[in-house]
Amino acid sequence: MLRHGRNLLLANPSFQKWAASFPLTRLVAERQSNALFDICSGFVYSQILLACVRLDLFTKLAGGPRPIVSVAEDLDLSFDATQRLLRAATALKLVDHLEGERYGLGELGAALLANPSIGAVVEHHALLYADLTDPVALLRGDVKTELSGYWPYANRKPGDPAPAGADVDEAYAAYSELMAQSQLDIAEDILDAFPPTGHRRWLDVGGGEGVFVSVLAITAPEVEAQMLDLPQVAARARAALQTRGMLSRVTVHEGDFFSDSLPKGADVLSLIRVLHDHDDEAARAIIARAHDALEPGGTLLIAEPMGGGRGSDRVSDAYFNFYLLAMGRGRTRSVAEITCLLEASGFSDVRAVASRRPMLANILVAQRV
Ligand SMILES: C[S@@+](CC[C@H](N)C(=O)[O-])C[C@H]1O[C@@H](n2cnc3c(N)ncnc32)[C@H](O)[C@@H]1O
Repeated sequence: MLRHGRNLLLANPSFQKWAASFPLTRLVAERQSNALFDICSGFVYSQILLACVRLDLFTKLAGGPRPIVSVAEDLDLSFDATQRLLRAATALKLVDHLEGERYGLGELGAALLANPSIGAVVEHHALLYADLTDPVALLRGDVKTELSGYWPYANRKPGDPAPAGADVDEAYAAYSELMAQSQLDIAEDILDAFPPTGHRRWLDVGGGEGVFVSVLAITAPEVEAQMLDLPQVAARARAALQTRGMLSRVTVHEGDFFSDSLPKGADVLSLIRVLHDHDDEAARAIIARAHDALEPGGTLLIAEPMGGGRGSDRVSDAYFNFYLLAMGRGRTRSVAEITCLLEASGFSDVRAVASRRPMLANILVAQRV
């Protein structure tokens, strides 16, 4: 109530004018203006980053600081355009401006160079931003989005036949590669937070190209590592596991968690970045399959970005929620919402496990009753 009253006052233009001139409130008014400016300029910042990635600027600065002329020649841009880009990138800590008008890698540019998966995500965002051009039309469901084509399973209802064809195979390949690039960090975070030792068999459902099961098999060779995904993705997982020399150490099942039962016998079953792709009815169906597959006392582990409740988490409630809106299905849920879904489906003792990078994934575990 107090908060509501404060916000009404803040929305009043005469109050804003007074607050901006009164020394004690000026600082608060400035902080709010800066925060609002930051939100509205976010798109520009991300496009500057996209330009850097497309021009491969960070690789070009990796050998050491360079003068503008030399960078301009390499980027095939005019001197003025290069200077503009370098100054913008400096402001965003992507690049460092050094003495003698030379530019080198900034701390964020260096971090991006060390994590090529971030570059792939930056490039992928071109699709998302095209879909967000008219956010109100998107909210009304009036837009045929690019992202819904990118995720071929996004428009399928439970029980629909799997889409097929060369272009669908290409779509499976594109998203599976993108996911695989970021799955290594998540896999390590999960296995640090929930050590697999003492378990017998772990089934990763919606396991993508098998990065998680590979890390699991290396971390805990005594645990039988299994995964399941749609046939096209399972085939890609087998090929990727073969290349990594891991195929003999994991079992890859193919299946559809809406129309097929999940393999039984695992005492841990994980859903990593799977549930948020689905609306509540479908999420309940997936959890019910997990329940059928696990023995009483078995563990279900869910890892994905989760909201803080009451729309309070930037990454989950703002970013991922609009990403999923553009994808055409699913939503992020708070820990409390997922807990409700789990308890209603025969799981108990739901508890959060601290994750190193909750921005990538929060972790919940529950016991099958
Ligand atoms: C967002 S990706 C996450 C992949 C992986 N767990 C990760 O974190 O990188 C969702 C995964 O669920 C799989 N999937 C979607 N619908 C499925 C279905 N009906 N049956 C089985 N797997 C499905 C997708 O193919 C994809 O690999």
